[in-house]
Order: sequence, then C-alpha cells, then structure tokens
Amino acid sequence: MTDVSSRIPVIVGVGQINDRPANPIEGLDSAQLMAAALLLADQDAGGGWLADADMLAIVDQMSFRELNPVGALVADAVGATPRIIEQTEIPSGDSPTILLNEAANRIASGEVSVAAIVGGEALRTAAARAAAASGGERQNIVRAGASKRTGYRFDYGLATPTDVYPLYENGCRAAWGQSLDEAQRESGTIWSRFAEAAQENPGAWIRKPVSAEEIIEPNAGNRRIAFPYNKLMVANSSVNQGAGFIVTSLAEARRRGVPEERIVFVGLGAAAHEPEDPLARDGYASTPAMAVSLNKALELNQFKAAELDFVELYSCFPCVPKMARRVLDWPIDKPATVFGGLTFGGGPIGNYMSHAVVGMVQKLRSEGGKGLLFANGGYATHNHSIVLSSTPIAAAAFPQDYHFQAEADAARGPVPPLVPGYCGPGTIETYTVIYDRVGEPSFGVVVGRSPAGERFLAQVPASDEKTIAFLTNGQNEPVGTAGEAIAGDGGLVLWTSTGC
Ligand SMILES: CC(=O)SCCNC(=O)CCNC(=O)[C@H](O)C(C)(C)COP(=O)(O)OP(=O)(O)OC[C@H]1O[C@@H](n2cnc3c(N)ncnc32)[C@H](O)[C@@H]1OP(=O)(O)O
Repeated sequence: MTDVSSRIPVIVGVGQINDRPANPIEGLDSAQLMAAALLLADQDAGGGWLADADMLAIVDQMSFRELNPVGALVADAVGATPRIIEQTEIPSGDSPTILLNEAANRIASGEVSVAAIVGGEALRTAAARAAAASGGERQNIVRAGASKRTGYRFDYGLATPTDVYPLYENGCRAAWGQSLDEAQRESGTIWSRFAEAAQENPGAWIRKPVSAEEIIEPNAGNRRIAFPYNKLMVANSSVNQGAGFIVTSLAEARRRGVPEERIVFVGLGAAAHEPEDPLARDGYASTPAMAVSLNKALELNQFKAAELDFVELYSCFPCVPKMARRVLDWPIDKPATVFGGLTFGGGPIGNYMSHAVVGMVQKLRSEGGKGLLFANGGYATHNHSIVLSSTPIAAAAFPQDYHFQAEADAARGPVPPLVPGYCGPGTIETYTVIYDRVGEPSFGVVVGRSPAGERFLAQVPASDEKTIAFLTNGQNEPVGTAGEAIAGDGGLVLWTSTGC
C-alpha cells in the first residue's frame, strides 16, 4: 500500500533575490535572477534538491524576451536535468499559484517527486539597457508593449493595467457609498500597512515607512498616474527580482531529513476567471470570479476566513485587495500581505506571487498557522487562491480539479451590449482620468451607459476643464450622473458631463 505521506504536497525550500546595482545597466537578466533564486531555495531546503528535480516550472518573463523559453538556461545554471520543463504562456499574476497547484497535483499523483518553480523579471535593467542602446530615455516597457495593440478600448486610451484598474476603483467607491476621501483613506491605510510589511522584509524592494497621507497625496515624487491612483498606489514594475520554491511530498521531505518545523503544507486551490475583455464585465464594483476563487479555496480546505493567520491579497492596485477583503470580511487593521505588496515589495509582472509564497512560508515557519494566497492576473481577470499551513490540512486530498469557472459564470449578472460609436444622452458607469509624466491630465475616459442600458466609451479632452474637475474634485460622485456623448473631430466620441 502507498504511504499516504507520499501524496501530501509540501514546500521545503524558498529563495528570492533583489538585484539593485547603482547602475541599472549592470543588473542580472531574468534567467540569472531565476537561477539565483532557485539556488537560494535549494540551500534553504538543505541542499541537493535541484540536482534531483524532475520538474522545472517557470513563470513567463517579459524583460528579456529574447531569452524565452528560459527553462534550459535556468536548469543549466543550477545543475538540474529535469524531465519536465515548462513555462507559462504569459506572465500573469496568477502564474505562480497555477504552477504551485499543478506541482501539488503531480506530486500527489506520483508523476513528479521534486518540482522547482521559479520566476524573475529584470525590467529595471532591461529598460536601462534599451535606453542606452537607443540613446533615448528610459521607457516604460509595460506601456511600450501595449502601444502596439489596437481595438476599441485601446483607441480610447484604456491600454495598460494602470488605465483599466481605476475603472474598478471608481466603480467600487460609488457602489460602496464612500466619498472620494473615504475611499482614498482606505487605500492609503492598506498601502501603509504594506509599507510596514515591506520594511520588515529583507526581500522587499522599497523598505521605508510610508504613511497613508504620503500615499494619497499627489506631488512631484508621487505623481498622479490615473485617477484616483498616484505612483505610490500602483505596482512598481521597475524592479529586478527573482523568487522560487521547491515542492515535494511529505514522504520525500522526511526521507531527506527536512526538519518537521520547516515543512509547509500545500492546501487545495480554486481558480475562476472574468471575461478577458475588461469591457465585457457585468460591472465594476465586484468580480464574481474573485469571490468564487476565494470562497471555494476556503471551503475546500474547510478553513474559515476568521481562522486565517496570514493572507496575501494581490495588490497591483488598491481596488483588488479592497474587493478581496470585502469577500473575506478581512479587517483593515490586519495586514493584507506577507511580502509588502506590489508597490513596496515590488511588482515583477507575473512573479509577485512567488515572492508571496516565500513570505508566507517564512511566516508559517516562524509563527505557525494558516495562510491564504490570493492571486490576480490580467485586468482583474484571472483569480487563483490556494492555502498553505504549518500543519497538515485534513481536507486537502490531491490531485484536485481546481477550476470553478461554472460557479463564476452562474454568479455573473448580465453583461451589457457594447455599442462602439454611440452618441446621445447617457450616464457614467465608471471612468478614469489619465495623467502625463508631470501630473497634468492627458484625457479622461468614461465608460457610459445609454438610456437602453448599452455600454460605450467616450473620451474627455483635457481642454474640457469643467468635466475633468467634476470627475476628480471629489465634491459629488460622478458615477451615475448624466451627460452627453457627441462625435468628436478626431473620430472619437467625446463626453461632456451635464450640470457640472
Ligand atoms: C495583474 C497585475 O499585476 S497588473 C499590474 C502590472 N504592472 C503594471 O501595470 C505596472 C504599473 N507601474 C508602472 O507602469 C510604473 O511603475 C509607473 C508608470 C507607475 C512608474 O514607472 P516609471 O515611469 O518608470 O517610473 P519613474 O521613471 O517615475 O521612476 C523610476 C523609479 O521609480 C520607482 N518606481 C516606479 N514605479 C513605482 C511605484 N509604483 N512605486 C514606487 N516606486 C516606483 C522605480 O523603482 C525607479 O526607482 P529607481 O530609479 O531607484 O530604480
């Protein structure tokens, strides 16, 4: 009979690296960051694991695309000869939790004995090298990539995550009946706790106290990015960071003599997704897929939110942990991170959650207890939650099917039809204002609803100072108010708020 401990997935080693040379050009590339993180994870697990790894799973990276797929390079650098080498198709925020869940399944089924999972991004170095090569300024690689894409939302300026997530922030504030000041204060409070967590964490990128007021207050060093987010409220992708971890079975961990107090148990996971197109959502004040992912992960492991000792609620932008904490009823005074969040901990595109795994394992080893990892990818699109625990989880029987899409689809309200080019009266469903590098408005974007309930986009030119002020001054809630969509000269529909 098979020993049950051979079907119980555990994490035995974690490692991460921050690479911050004074001259960013001299930094490591993504594959080098991954190798460095894995070697640290191996050391953390007692050594000798990578040589025996039969699986190497990589979070796709975008900083050094020419190196993709990086698996063979990384394996070589760490002395591994894995039978299975995989890389996720895209660098998505949920990639690390998918790979952890997959590794747990494969270990429990006996397909794999030792799995190494890793990711790394070197956008700070890549941007500096690209600027040096072209003799130009340092480029924002996230925006440069998006600028090549075309389509309805791109035409209106909703191209990157910094443009799209504010639609949720403004939609949530209105739905929750908060004033702008209350909503900003909530973001500032959560983010200042992230800064505290980052300060305590040697693996974090920015390690200094930052108050809620400093986060909320726009100024030259904390410029407005997209209303109502300032630079200190969004993911910092200009980092060079790598993180990885080693997953095996409890039986193998014991056979190799890993001390019991260093073993962390992997619980069951749950994934569910929103439609890829952010304009094909049922609304902007919650996501049914996020709620299904969080609630299912707790239910499957027979955990209650109130019993959790630690959580990592993905934090590319404040609206994400704000929606997640409402699903969990997570108190604002309890930290929503074990790593420091994507602003202060660092936002290495798809690999943040590998750092969260490292942080969670370290917390569970030192303090014991139960932890929840909630990952988000895309534009509040992909959700994958999974739990970790310092003690065995009785309900966690692997392998498991972690897809709960049918539940999310059943919970979704009707999605309004999209009518590109709509002109006429309407109301604001949600909106944002995008700012330039000196913090001046470039333009506003309104997601509107026609009297028939259809959805459309309209831009607010920066020259319409009255409407821009109405959207941003916090005196009245703009969501739900009326206006007029009219054809503009450049082929775009323009929005004017009435009565402002
Ligand atoms: C599911 C998801 O995860 S979606 C999220 C995906 N990620 C993103 O969309 C990234 C969003 N963030 C960004 O695009 C950028 O970080 C921006 C636009 C906010 C700022 O980037 P840049 O214009 O390159 O920054 P800027 O030139 O002003 O300053 C660079 C410095 O500021 C730091 N920095 C950049 N962003 C941030 C931030 N959000 N918070 C704090 N510091 C930051 C950099 O580390 C860099 O510091 P260094 O000079 O010591 O290396």
